[in-house]
Amino acid sequence: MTPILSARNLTLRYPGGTAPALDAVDLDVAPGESVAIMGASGSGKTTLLHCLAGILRPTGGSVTFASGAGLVHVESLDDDGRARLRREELGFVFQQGLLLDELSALENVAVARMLAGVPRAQAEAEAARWLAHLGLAGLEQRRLGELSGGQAQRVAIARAQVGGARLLFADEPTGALDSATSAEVLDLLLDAVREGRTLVVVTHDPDVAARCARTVVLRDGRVVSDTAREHAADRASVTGGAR
Ligand SMILES: Nc1ncnc2c1ncn2[C@@H]1O[C@H](COP(=O)(O)OP(=O)(O)OP(=O)(O)O)[C@@H](O)[C@H]1O
Repeated sequence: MTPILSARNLTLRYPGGTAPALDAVDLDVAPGESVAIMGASGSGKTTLLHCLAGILRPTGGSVTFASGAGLVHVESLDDDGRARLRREELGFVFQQGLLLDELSALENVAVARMLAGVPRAQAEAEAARWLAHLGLAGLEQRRLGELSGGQAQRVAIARAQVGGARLLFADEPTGALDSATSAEVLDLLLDAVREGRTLVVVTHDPDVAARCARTVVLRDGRVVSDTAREHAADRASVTGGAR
């Protein structure tokens, strides 16, 4: 099957850095896969995610994304092209940074559609549907700062999917949550995979990685292991329905 995402010889050297943060990484991600990226602090996990998602431009190598409209060579896009790709084709769930505390849950999700040119009324209707799908019906008008950490991550997951992104990137999505809430948030991300999306998740949490179909481990910017798990779908349902 054609990978949805393919990195070849991916290298990133930060200005002034002595060693490369990413060193000749090769990685293929199949459509519908859930891939956990693990490794010690400083091993290059976030740098890899940012290069795969077009947030950072690598200093060497290539990243190819199979969009609905054909193959996109992410590393050769300029800043505007990568911003458009992120806005229109990719979904992001980060621990913090993408959501605005002073906006309501509904506005935080709807704004992602409005940035893509969708009129406000339609954007809000789509946002409300996603918030309800993620168990937040009745909380649409709450400001983000008035939601719990787990509820805020549900808003982030709604925002990541509202535009129809087929590929989701998450960076420590459960890092600030207790273990029960982490399991619920992971359930929702794995629901997205069951619904046909692809997930690449950076995590320190072995429980998160254990429920993904595959774990890639980095050390000093290199892939040192890449392990597929059998029966990942069964594992995904272990705490399924806990929300
Ligand atoms: N903006 C930057 N400028 C210079 N060096 C950086 C920058 N960001 C990260 N690095 C360095 O690149 C290497 C990889 O960092 P990265 O954040 O990708 O690691 P990580 O595995 O995600 O770490 P953590 O688990 O602590 O978040 C580290 O040595 C880090 O110090």
